[in-house]
Amino acid sequence: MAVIEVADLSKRYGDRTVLDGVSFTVEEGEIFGVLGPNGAGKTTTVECMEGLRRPDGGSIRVLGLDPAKDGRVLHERIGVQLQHTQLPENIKVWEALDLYASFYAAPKDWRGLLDEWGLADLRNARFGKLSGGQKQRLFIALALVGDPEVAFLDELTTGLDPQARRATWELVKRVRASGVTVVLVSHFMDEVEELCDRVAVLDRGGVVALDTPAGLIDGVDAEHQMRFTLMDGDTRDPASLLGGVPGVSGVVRDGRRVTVTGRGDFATAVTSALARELVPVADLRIDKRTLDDAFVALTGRSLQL
Ligand SMILES: Nc1ncnc2c1ncn2[C@@H]1O[C@H](COP(=O)(O)OP(=O)(O)OP(=O)(O)O)[C@@H](O)[C@H]1O
Repeated sequence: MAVIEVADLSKRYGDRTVLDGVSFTVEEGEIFGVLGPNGAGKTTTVECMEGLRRPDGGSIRVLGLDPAKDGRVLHERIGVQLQHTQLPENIKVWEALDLYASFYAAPKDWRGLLDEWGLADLRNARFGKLSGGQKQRLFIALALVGDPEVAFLDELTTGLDPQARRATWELVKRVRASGVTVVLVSHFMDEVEELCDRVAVLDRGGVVALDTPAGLIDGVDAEHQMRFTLMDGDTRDPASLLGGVPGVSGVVRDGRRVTVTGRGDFATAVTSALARELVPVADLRIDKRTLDDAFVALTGRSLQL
C-alpha cells in the first residue's frame, strides 16, 4: 500500500524552477531513498511532503492527506528530522525530548525512547556536549517521539565519522523494524545502497531513475573489470583465448596478472571460457559495479564529492 504519492510536483523559487514533474510513491514499511547531488531539489521535495513548503504544481498525498491543507492532522502522524535541526546548546537531552513530546497530542513516553536509543545515561547531558553520533541518536528519538507512521530523515550522517555513520545506519534499520516507513534523504551512495529498499534519483529537479539499488546498478551497462593470475609457467596468450568472448572489450596481461574489461555478464562467459580451455587461474576478482556507476550512467556526472 502506498503511504506517500507524489505526482507531477513542481516548485519554483522566484523565477527559478527547482522541481519539475517529480513523481513517485512510497510503500508502507519501506526505507525509501531520495538521492541526488547538492541542489538537486531533495530537501525541497521532502519539505513539500512534510507540509513545510508549498508546491506550485502537482499533487502530494501523505497517509491520504494533503500536506498543504491538512498539515495539522498530518503533523500528528509523521516524524521529521530536518537537515539543519539545531537545539540550544544548554538544553538537556531529557528536556529536548519532553519539549518535542509537548508538540503532539498523543506522544510516546520519552523515557522509553531514552532507553530504546541508548540515551539513558545521557539524559542530563547538555546538547552542546554531545558527540555527532549522540546528537543524531537524539534527533532520531525526537523524530519518533510523536509515535509517527512515517519518519523523514534528511542528511542524517553528514559530518559523522565512519564508525558513527555505521552506527546511525543500524538505528535507521531499527526505525523501520519498528514498523515506521522511512523517507531518507542522502547524497551518499553507500548509505543508500546499504539502507534503501527503493531509491528515487533526483537530478536538476527531476526524477531520473526510480528502482531498487540493485536494480539501478544492474540497469547500468557500464564497463567493469575482472582480474586473475595465471599459473607460473603458463605461456598461453589470454588475449587470443578471451578476446572473442561475448561482452569482452579488452584483455591486458602484465606478467602473470591479467585484467579483462567488459560489459554485462561478461565475467561468467570469461570464467566458462577459462574452464573450457583448461586454464587454471588464481586470485579471481570481479570489480563490483556501484550505485555511483549507475549515477554516472544516468546523469553523466559522479555523485562522489
Ligand atoms: N528558500 C529558497 N529560496 C530560494 N532558493 C532556494 C530555497 N531553498 C532552496 N533553494 C534552491 O533550490 C535548489 C534546490 O535546493 P534543495 O535544498 O531542495 O536541494 P538539495 O538537493 O536538498 O540540496 P542539498 O543536498 O545541498 O541540501 C538549490 O539550488 C537551492 O539553492
